[in-house]
Amino acid sequence: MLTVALPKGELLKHSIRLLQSVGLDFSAFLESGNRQLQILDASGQAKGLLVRAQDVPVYVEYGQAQLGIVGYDVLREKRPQVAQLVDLQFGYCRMSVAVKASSPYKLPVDLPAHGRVASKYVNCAREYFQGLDLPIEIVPLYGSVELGPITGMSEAIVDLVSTGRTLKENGLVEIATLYESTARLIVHPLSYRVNIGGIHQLVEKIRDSVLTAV
Ligand SMILES: Nc1ncnc2c1ncn2[C@@H]1O[C@H](COP(=O)(O)OP(=O)(O)OP(=O)(O)O)[C@@H](O)[C@H]1O
Ligand SMILES: O=P(O)(O)OC[C@H]1O[C@H](OP(=O)(O)OP(=O)(O)O)[C@H](O)[C@@H]1O
Repeated sequence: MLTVALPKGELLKHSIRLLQSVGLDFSAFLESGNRQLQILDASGQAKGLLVRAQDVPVYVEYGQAQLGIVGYDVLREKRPQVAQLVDLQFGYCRMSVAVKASSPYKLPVDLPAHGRVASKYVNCAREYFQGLDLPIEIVPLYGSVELGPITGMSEAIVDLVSTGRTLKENGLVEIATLYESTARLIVHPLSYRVNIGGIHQLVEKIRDSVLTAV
């Protein structure tokens, strides 16, 4: 039986809708009051694991799930040993550098050498500033990173922007985009190579469903 790792949070509803379109029903994960982290799909064909978005590639890399749905941002940050097979076209956001609207920094290269940048995405941030040859201290945070510049702890942040509302409501502006992100279908490479549990057919169904939805 195939196991699918599903991300809690922002991508969950859309992921469940996509899997429903190919005959796998994990909608029980959306029922309020349901605390189960592992369920069988309604037809008994597959198992679903409900995990934190950043942990989806871990389950797939270790082969406990043969398939997973995760943001491209997480794949860029963690660089797991998984195969990225389909761009699912939902969960659009971009990884951006942002500063206080009132700050003098109009571009990342304007930031002071040895200045600080707060981020949940420390590897993406480090790689980006190294590429600019700018010695920046990355301050790792787990959330609400917008508070970095607001409190004066950092000059800038590297974070996801979707609608831009969070930045606006906190007096911040984007000054650069590192990359754009959407949800991706990832698979455990060995399981895919040996077509375990008919994984090829399921991936093709998902690919078709995405193409039809666009
Ligand atoms: N505001 C957003 N709009 C659209 N997609 C987003 C947004 N924020 C994040 N995403 C996408 O959804 C994924 C999961 O984000 P979510 O906010 O649910 O979890 P998280 O904050 O990264 O994880 P956790 O809550 O476990 O710390 C992200 O990796 C990204 O691909
Ligand atoms: O551009 P917007 O549509 O406003 O979305 C962007 C916000 O969404 C994410 O936060 P999340 O909700 O994951 O909370 P977090 O602070 O815990 O990361 C991201 O970190 C931004 O704060």
